Amino acid sequence: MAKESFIVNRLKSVGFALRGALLLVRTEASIKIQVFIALVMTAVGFYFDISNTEWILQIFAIGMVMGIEGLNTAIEKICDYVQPEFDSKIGFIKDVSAGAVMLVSIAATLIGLIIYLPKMF
Ligand SMILES: Nc1ncnc2c1ncn2[C@@H]1O[C@H](COP(=O)(O)OP(=O)(O)OP(=O)(O)O)[C@@H](O)[C@H]1O
Repeated sequence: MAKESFIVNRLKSVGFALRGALLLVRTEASIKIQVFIALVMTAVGFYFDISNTEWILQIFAIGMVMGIEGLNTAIEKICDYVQPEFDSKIGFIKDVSAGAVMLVSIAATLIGLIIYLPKMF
């Protein structure tokens, strides 16, 4: 069988990744909340007419939180697949993974405060 071209393979990978992102948004409550916050913060960004640099920081913060949340979800699914029973090692892995989401969420919140607090007061 002829090998598919590099371009066709890359396009397929983009399709799989898009399907994964859609699955994430459709099935995970935490990502739904993050999408909602991202939309609100985008509206707030337009309202305060933030600078290009502030947009870059805001988009990066939103992307980091949602990206790490996606990885956290994937790790949780692997954990549940390999060990559906209670297991302290699985608990540790899930806690660390959730901790990673919390760390980027704190950073994103601080970025938001640094951008918007001076504009509000
Ligand atoms: N199999 C398990 N063994 C031990 N502890 C677990 C196990 N499953 C979950 N836990 C504990 O429960 C916590 C929550 O796990 P869970 O998989 O419900 O994640 P979650 O953050 O509530 O995700 P979601 O809301 O997306 O389902 C984990 O961080 C861990 O401390």
